[in-house]
Amino acid sequence: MPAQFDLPAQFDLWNESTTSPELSVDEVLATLEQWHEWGWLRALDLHFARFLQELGEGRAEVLMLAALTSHQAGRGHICLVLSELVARPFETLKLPPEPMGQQGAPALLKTLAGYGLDCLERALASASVVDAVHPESGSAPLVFEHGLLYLRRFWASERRIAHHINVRMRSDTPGAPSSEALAHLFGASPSDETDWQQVACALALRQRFAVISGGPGTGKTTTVAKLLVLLQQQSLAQGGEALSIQMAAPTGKAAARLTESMAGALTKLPVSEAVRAHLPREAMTLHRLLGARPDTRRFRFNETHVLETDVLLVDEASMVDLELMAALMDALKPRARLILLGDRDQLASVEAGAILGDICASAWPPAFSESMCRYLEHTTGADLTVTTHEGGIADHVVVLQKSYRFSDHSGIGHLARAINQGDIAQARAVVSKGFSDIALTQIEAGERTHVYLAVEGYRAYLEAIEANASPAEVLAAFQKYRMLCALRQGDWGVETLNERIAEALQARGWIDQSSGWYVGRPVLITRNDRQLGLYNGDIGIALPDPAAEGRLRVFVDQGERIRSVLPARLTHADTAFAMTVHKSQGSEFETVTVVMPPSDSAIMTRELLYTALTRARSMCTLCIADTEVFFNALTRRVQRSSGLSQRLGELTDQR
Ligand SMILES: Nc1ncnc2c1ncn2[C@@H]1O[C@H](COP(=O)(O)OP(=O)(O)OP(=O)(O)O)[C@@H](O)[C@H]1O
Repeated sequence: MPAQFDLPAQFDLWNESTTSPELSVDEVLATLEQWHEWGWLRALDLHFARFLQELGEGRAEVLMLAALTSHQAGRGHICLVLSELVARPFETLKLPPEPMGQQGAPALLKTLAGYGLDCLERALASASVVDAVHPESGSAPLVFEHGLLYLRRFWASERRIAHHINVRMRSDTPGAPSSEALAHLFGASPSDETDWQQVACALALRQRFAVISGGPGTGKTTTVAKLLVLLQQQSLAQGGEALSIQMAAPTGKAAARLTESMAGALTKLPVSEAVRAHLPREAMTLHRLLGARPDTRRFRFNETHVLETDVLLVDEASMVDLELMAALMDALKPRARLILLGDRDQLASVEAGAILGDICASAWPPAFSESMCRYLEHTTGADLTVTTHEGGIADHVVVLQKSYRFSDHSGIGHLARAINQGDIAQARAVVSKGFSDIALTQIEAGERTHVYLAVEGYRAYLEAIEANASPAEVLAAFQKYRMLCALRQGDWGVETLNERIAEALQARGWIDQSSGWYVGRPVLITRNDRQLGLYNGDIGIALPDPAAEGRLRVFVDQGERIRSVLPARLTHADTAFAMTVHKSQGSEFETVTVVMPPSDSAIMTRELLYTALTRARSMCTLCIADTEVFFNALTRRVQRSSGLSQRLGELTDQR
C-alpha cells in the first residue's frame, strides 16, 4: 500500500471471511457512477457493468469486479488478479488516483469491504456472465481462470498467443547449422568470453520460435542478419526453394530503421550473390503486412488466409500489444519461423499487454536445458551451465548484454544499466561523475532552461527550412533532436511545452503560427488512417509544396517514402516539438531533452526513464525540478498483469 494511505484500522476490512455483500446492485452501480464522475473509471468501465446487469447479472460484487477488470484493461493489464486485488487494492487498481490521496481511500474500501477472496471466487464461479469452467466452449463476456478475471477478448488473445508459441516450441526442430557455417560469419571470439550473438543465432536457427532481446546497439540486427543469411544458405544448399523472408515492425519509423540497419548489417557480410538476392530489403509495418482494412479490426491475413511467409522477423516487439500479437501469430503458417527482436527493459506497448516482457521473464538470467546447452556448446563452443528443464520457454530466448553503441566512456550506457538494475547509488555516482553525454539539470518552476534547449536543439531543422531544403532533408534534420516528456498535461507536460516552444520560436522569427497550420509545424500522427495510408506514430512537417504552387502540404516520413497530405485532411495529428516518452518508442535521436514531473508520480518508473534515456544516441539532458524524483523512480517498475508466462509453462508441462 502506498505510504500516503496510512489507513485507519476500521478500513482494514479485507479478510478471508465469506460475509455476504454489503452493497446492493443499485448501490454498487451508483458508486461506480460516482467513481466515473470523479474520473476514477472510464465511461466504458461503467457501461460494461451496466451491460452485464442488463444481461441479468444480479450480484453487486460481480458487477463491481467487471468494472474493475475493464478499468485494469484500460491501464494495460490483460486481467485482474483477484488475490492481488484482495491483498493490495490500492496498488493493484491505482485507485484512488494519486491527487485524491487519502480522501478517496475510504470510499474505495467501503465498496470493496466485506468480500473475502473465497466469496468473490464463488460469486464469479456461479455467475452467468462469467465462464469459469470450460471457458473455451462458452461465450460469456468474462472469463475466470487460474484466479485471473479477463474480458473474454483478452483471454482469447492471450490463449491464442500461448497456443501459437507452444505449437512452435513443440514442433520438430529444423535442421541445425554446421559450426563451420556459423564460424564463417561470426569469426573466432577475441577472448574466452561467450559470444552471445553467436549463441542467439545458433539458438534461433534450431527453432521455429525465438526471441532476441537487448538494449540499444547490443547487436540484435547484426545477429539476425547473420541468421537470415544462414537460413537462406541452408535452404538453397538443400536444393529447396528460397525461403520467403519478411521483416516488420509496429510503426513506420521502426520499420524504416530496421530496413536501414538491416541493409547496413547485410552489406558487411561475406555472402554469395545467389543468397543475397533472396534476402529481405524492406521492412514494413505490421498493419501493412497483415493487410489492415478500414473500419474493422479484422485483417486480410488471418487464421483462414495465412501469409506465405516462411520466416518472419519482427523488430521492436516490446511495442506489440496483446491483440496485434495474437492477430500476427494467427496469420502465420504453423511451420513458419517467428523471430522477435526487442528490448525487454523498455516500456510496454501503449495498448494492453507486455508480451515480450512476459516471454523474457522466465529467461533471465540466461537459462538453458541440458539438450540446448549441449547443442549450443557443440555449434558455438560456448561453455554453458544447465539451469532449466527441457522444452521451456527459456530455451527460446537470448538477452544480449554488451552494447557496441555505448562504450565504457558513455554516461548514457552506464546510467541505463543503473536504471535497469534499480541501483540508485550507482545512478547517483554516474550522474555526478561528469560524463559528457548526460546531464541531470535542476529547473525551477517558471524557468525556461528546457525550452531554450529545445530552441537550440531544433536549430538544424529550422535552418533547413529557411534554406528551402527538400522535405526529406527537413524531416531528417528534425529527427536529430527531440524533447520528451513523462506527462501530457500540466506545466511539465507535452501540451504546455509544445506551446512554449512554438512561442519561443515565434519570438525569434523562426515560425509564424498566426494560422493553425504554418510552415515548419511538425506533427505526430496519433491514429492509423488507412485511407491516407498514415500510421499512428508517423512524423510529418508542414512545408510549401513546389509541385502545388507553394501551397502548404504535410510531408509525412514513412521511411521508404514520404507521403504528402493536405493539412485539412489530418484529423488526428498533434504538434510534435515535444512528445511523450511512450510515443517516442521505436525512434532514436542524436540529442534528447527529457522533461520530468516536479513531484513524485506513479508514472515515473524505471522503464520510462530507461526508454527516454536510450532514445538519445549522443546526448541526453534530463530536466527536473527535484532530482530526488528521478532517483525515486528507480524503485518503481511497470507491472502488467497477465497469465501468459503461466500458460507457456502449463502448455510446456503437457508435452
Ligand atoms: N559483435 C560486434 N562487434 C563489433 N561491432 C558490433 C558487433 N555487433 C554489433 N556491432 C555494431 O554495433 C552497432 C549496433 O549494432 P546493431 O544495429 O546490430 O544493434 P541493435 O541491437 O540492433 O541496435 P538497435 O537497438 O539500435 O536497433 C552497429 O554499428 C554494429 O555494426
